[in-house]
Amino acid sequence: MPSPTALFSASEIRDIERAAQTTLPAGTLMQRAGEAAAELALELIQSAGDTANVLILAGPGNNGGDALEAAYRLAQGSLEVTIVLCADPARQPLNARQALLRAQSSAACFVDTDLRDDLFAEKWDLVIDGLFGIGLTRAIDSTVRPLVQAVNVLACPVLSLDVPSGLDADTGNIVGENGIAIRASHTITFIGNKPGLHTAHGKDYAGAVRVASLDIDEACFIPFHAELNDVRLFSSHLRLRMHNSHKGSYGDVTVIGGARGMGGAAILAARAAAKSGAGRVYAAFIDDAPTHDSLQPELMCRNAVDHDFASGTFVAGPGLGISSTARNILERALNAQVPLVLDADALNLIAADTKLQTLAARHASPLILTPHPLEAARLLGVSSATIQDDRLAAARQLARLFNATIVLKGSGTVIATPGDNAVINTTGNPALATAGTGDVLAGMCGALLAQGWPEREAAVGAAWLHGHAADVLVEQGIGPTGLTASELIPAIRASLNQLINKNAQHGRTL
Ligand SMILES: NC(=O)C1=CN([C@@H]2O[C@H](COP(=O)(O)OP(=O)(O)OC[C@H]3O[C@@H](n4cnc5c(N)ncnc54)[C@H](O)[C@@H]3O)[C@@H](O)[C@H]2O)[C@@H](O)CC1
Ligand SMILES: Nc1ncnc2c1ncn2[C@@H]1O[C@H](COP(=O)(O)OP(=O)(O)O)[C@@H](O)[C@H]1O
Ligand SMILES: [K+]
Repeated sequence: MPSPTALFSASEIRDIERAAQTTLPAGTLMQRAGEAAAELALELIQSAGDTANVLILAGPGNNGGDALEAAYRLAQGSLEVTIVLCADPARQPLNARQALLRAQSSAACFVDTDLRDDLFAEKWDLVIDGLFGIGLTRAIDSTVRPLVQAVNVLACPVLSLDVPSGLDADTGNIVGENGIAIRASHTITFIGNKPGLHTAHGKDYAGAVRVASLDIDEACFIPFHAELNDVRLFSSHLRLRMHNSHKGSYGDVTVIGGARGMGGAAILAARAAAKSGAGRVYAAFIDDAPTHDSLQPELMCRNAVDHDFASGTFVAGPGLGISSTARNILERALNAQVPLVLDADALNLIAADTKLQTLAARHASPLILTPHPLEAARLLGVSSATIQDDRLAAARQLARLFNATIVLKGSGTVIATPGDNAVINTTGNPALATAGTGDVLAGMCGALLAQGWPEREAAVGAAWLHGHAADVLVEQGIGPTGLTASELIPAIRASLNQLINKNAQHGRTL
């Protein structure tokens, strides 16, 4: 069993499968997949009682085989199991054909796909989606499309096998132009977890994901190149403060931004840095600096041109604007060999200026870039749709290009560092889809760097805490609608302290 947070591409899953199959009787993995799926199905229909009505959709390939194996098992008891077979048995892969024979020998009832209207007039307690798995190569076509559309408006739970049919397991996008996919409430994914279930459209289509490793021998698992975010990835930096410490022990953060009309962005980033534990925080404004922040008077507000760039950690970009003053200040920050977080307009300025690109790529101190998809698109000279087509690939490409840690934001934020596994964040929700939350994230990255966290851990830890704080607030009814970036900041502080305390060993820092 690999790490529970490991993510595998479809081609890696096929390699593992091939290795496992050499030592197992034919059909074993499919039977195990069917068994695991049936087990979860029974959990999902528990409240419906022994006579629940289960509709099972089985496609033409091995995913359909998994569904037929699950059907065979579920039909052993008193459940009403109905199967829609969207396959020509003569063309099924051998194991799936065997599974079909078993399902045909059971009490399950097969219905014709043409009976669609009658079919969906019934009250189902659960739909199992075994139409397509990782073998889908083109958009779901017109024969199966109406079935998918009908399932997507049902109120009952929908359990997808391996991946929601129509979703790309690698990228979390819908397969093919004008494609369609099943919107599952639950997905049981086989052998290993898959990136596409957790980023782009993944979370909306896969629902709650469970991994069934099918008891595959550990030796068959190849090293993984991507993983889900987890506190373990940064827990060694969640340290209690030494009693004998002072503000200088926790670093200085300077936020560079806040051009006229966008002062709030710099303030949000600076407040987030202060509440994420930075010892001292400066807000360096491109245009006129306010004398102070009356809600957070401990921030030191000043004009960026007067600031000393020689030491400390810098967060450049929130509300920076793209004026020539902004550009020149950014160049100073890039030239200073200081830990640096680049966000928002700092990224836009760099995208438009080859000299700044070279400086960023040569920056010898820790460097974190926090683009949203459009900023990432500008940096790579492509469209934001191209970035979203493969978020992992885009983040990795940027990491290589800038030799930096990239935080590609959005649903399932991707963090990529050169030479290390890409990480997909697991926390957060659409409450964060509101102005200013990105400024908060940039400020947090700066604060963690200033406290000595390495760049990858700072990025991964900031993304996790940022999302977790939003999850806690939504649980309390503060969002998702109407959560503001300002409200996120104290919740981040609470999450950080909670994690540090949880991680402490008997009140000691180890
Ligand atoms: N091979 C194995 O040993 C195992 C495979 N497993 C399952 O097998 C799945 C992969 O199986 P397959 O490689 O057979 O692939 P799928 O079952 O995902 O789909 C492939 C089938 O769909 C057809 N197809 C592809 N795109 C189509 C489209 N747009 N419209 C109509 N038909 C289309 C292909 O011609 C092929 O018949 C996994 O996702 C998993 O569920 C599991 O049973 C574990 C073991
Ligand atoms: N649907 C979502 N699910 C999870 N996180 C989200 C979602 N939408 C936005 N976010 C997060 O909110 C933040 C928004 O940042 P950004 O787009 O830069 O906004 P701004 O520049 O207004 O601060 C990012 O951390 C992003 O990952
Ligand atoms: K499926």
